[in-house]
Amino acid sequence: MRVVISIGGSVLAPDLDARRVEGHASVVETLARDGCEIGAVVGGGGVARDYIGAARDLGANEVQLDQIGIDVTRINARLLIAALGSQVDPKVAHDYEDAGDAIRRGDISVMGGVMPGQTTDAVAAALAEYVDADLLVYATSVDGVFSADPKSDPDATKFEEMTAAELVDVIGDIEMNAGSSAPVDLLAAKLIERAKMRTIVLDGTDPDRITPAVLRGEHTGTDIIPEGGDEPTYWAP
Ligand SMILES: Nc1ncnc2c1ncn2[C@@H]1O[C@H](COP(=O)(O)OP(=O)(O)O)[C@@H](O)[C@H]1O
Ligand SMILES: O=c1ccn([C@@H]2O[C@H](COP(=O)(O)OP(=O)(O)O)[C@@H](O)[C@H]2O)c(=O)[nH]1
Repeated sequence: MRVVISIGGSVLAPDLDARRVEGHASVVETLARDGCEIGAVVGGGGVARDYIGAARDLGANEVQLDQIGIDVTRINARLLIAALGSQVDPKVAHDYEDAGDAIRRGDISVMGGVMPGQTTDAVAAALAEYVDADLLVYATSVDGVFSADPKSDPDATKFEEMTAAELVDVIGDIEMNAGSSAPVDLLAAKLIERAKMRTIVLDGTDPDRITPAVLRGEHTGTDIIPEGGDEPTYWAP
């Protein structure tokens, strides 16, 4: 089974904590040992937002801020690589071909951002499509996609299941400034829709929630069901 796991900066690196990074690396290694081929894409987290905030105060434009964000995601990718064992490609992949080559060789590949105007959510969706992944998992700071931002709307309700077209509708109004927050960004949602990619959005604060979701489809987040896609298949016996 080929899986792309997007580890949001909010769960991997809200601040710098080696133990937290180790926890995520351990989950990725366990899945790889179980026979999964893995591409991991990591976000920028609190450090990226701090840098973006400071540079915005200094007058940087949004593309320059995105470039700062990308640099930080790649530093976080290096952290995850440092925590992974010998099965990882030691280079941060800067494009989908390099990541795809590493995955086909049997290595775990780790990416950060690639270009301004998007977030690592879109990188993960494009990588999943490029390597023809069976599953795309977003480990983020909220347990799924809600009808509105659950942090600001107490009446927001969670979708246990939704189509990619519904996902596009729900997140379409969220701002796309450098450093903005969304469970999945709009470009990612459109890529998921066109690739008919089976996708799970879940709370990855505790990385151990990722393993049962990947192996058995067990989670409490949101399943994004491809219209016209394949029936889910699970790896675990
Ligand atoms: N419709 C929504 N459903 C779920 N979360 C939402 C929604 N709209 C906004 N959010 C916000 O998106 C945030 C997740 O984005 P973020 O913290 O940037 O995660 P990541 O680091 O994984 O990219 C949540 O904290 C939540 O407040
Ligand atoms: O391909 C990319 C990936 C990231 N970013 C920038 O880097 C920031 C941090 O990345 P991301 O939002 O994925 O991190 P997270 O929300 O997971 O902390 C984003 O807000 C963008 O400004 C970008 O411009 N292009």
